[in-house]
Amino acid sequence: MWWWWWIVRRLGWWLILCVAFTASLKLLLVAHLPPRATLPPPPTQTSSLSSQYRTPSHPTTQQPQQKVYLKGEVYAVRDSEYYQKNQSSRPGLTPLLTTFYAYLTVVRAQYASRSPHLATLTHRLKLDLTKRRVTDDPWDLARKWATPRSLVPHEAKGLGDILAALSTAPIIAADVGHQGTQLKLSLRLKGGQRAIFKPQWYGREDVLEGGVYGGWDRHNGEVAAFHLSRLLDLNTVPLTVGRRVSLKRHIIPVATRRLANTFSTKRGNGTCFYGVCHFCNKKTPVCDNGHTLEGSMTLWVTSRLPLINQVNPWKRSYNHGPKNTLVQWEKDATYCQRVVRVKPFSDLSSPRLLDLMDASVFDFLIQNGDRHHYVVVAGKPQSAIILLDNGKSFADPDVDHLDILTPLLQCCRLRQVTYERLVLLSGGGLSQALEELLTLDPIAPVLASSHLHALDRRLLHVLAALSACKDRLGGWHHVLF
Ligand SMILES: Nc1ncnc2c1ncn2[C@@H]1O[C@H](COP(=O)(O)OP(=O)(O)OP(=O)(O)O)[C@@H](O)[C@H]1O
Ligand SMILES: [Mn+2]
Repeated sequence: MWWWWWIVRRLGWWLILCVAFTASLKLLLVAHLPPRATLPPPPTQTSSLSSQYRTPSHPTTQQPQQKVYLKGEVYAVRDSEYYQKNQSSRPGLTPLLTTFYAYLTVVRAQYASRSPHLATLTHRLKLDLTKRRVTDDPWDLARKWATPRSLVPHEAKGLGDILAALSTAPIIAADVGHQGTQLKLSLRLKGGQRAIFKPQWYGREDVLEGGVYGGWDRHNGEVAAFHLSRLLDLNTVPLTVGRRVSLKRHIIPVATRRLANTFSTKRGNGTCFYGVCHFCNKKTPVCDNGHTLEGSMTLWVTSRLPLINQVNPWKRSYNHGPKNTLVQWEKDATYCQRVVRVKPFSDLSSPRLLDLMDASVFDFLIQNGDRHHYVVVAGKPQSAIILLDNGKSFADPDVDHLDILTPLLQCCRLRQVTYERLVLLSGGGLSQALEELLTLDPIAPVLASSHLHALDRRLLHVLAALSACKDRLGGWHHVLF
């Protein structure tokens, strides 16, 4: 039986050799894994608060992972022929998006849990809305609040009074909207306050498939944008609230002649008007439901802060012709380096570039691709960007136009506080917090839940873009300011 013993010993040796070989191969592979396969380390400059966000304590309530149909300049979680056909590929963006997408999976896992600290913020913001009888003169309080850097303070006791007045004060005069291309009303309220009314065109569940600045204005987007600006601690959207008005009883009796001339009665008793503006047309009036017309009421910014328009360096071409020539930012991924050489962006004491980055994040979240000009306070170099006009938002909850994020993708910089706020709102917290605030609005529900959840997805996209920036530039200290 010696030969039997010899075979067993040989087999044993082979087995030991195989095990040793597999183990060393594994070790070798692990050592050479690309760094992206590991979770990125936390940023070097984060405050104690933001490092606490990373402790998963609340389970996430995010939607289960959806199927992704497009992963280019448009990210779509619904199959759509329109976006398939109109998917563009611009050299100023393509290389940046390739890196961005490589980070998405890891970032999704990293920011999957909801912060336990979010409840404190939501509670404070809600209290500002629900507390009443703080002031006898809401218009005066709003005027006092307005500074070149913000329109509503951090702690805004009395906000509930101002918004209540904006949604209930008698309308004493109505005229066609001031400037711009969209249908709106310019209203004067009891006490002399001026406000802008943007009417409802769409239902909450309507999905607008198409271009990034297409369709009529979304009045509910204006309301949501105001509360989002507070959640992000930007506080630069003029105070906005939903309101239902009776065209017959509240508008026609106080309307100027030029506005009154655009009114008509629809068969079936509805009242309609088409106003005076670039896109205003007799054939496309907006009508009430026989009783009231829903809309957004935005407080006019005090004349103490005169506003001026500045051209956005990332303005679109708005060119629909066959020769769709690309503008500079669409052609050149290093375009930001040109922008920072020109005033006011070149001025190190100017907050303008970082304000523009905040605006880019804000617009990407609401999917407003129409900020061709940005608004600032005249004669105030330290002025914030006043985020006026957010009507071109929340068109398609299944689609994210990543080109709106171009300023951030190309410049790779953001305020530390904005980043920390985004982290605080991650893990599904943004939709929850915003929904809680919007529930208190007179036209609640302001946003369909599909749009609320889209905000969570887009927030993750911003965080992925920032993580990609951190690795591209060699650390958070090059990205966060
Ligand atoms: N709340 C406000 N306070 C002060 N000024 C305002 C306010 N809302 C609008 N304006 C002024 O009216 C202009 C037009 O308003 P808005 O941008 O909302 O209109 P629009 O028709 O949507 O414009 P566009 O066609 O450019 O998108 C603004 O550029 C600004 O100068
Ligand atoms: Mn507009």
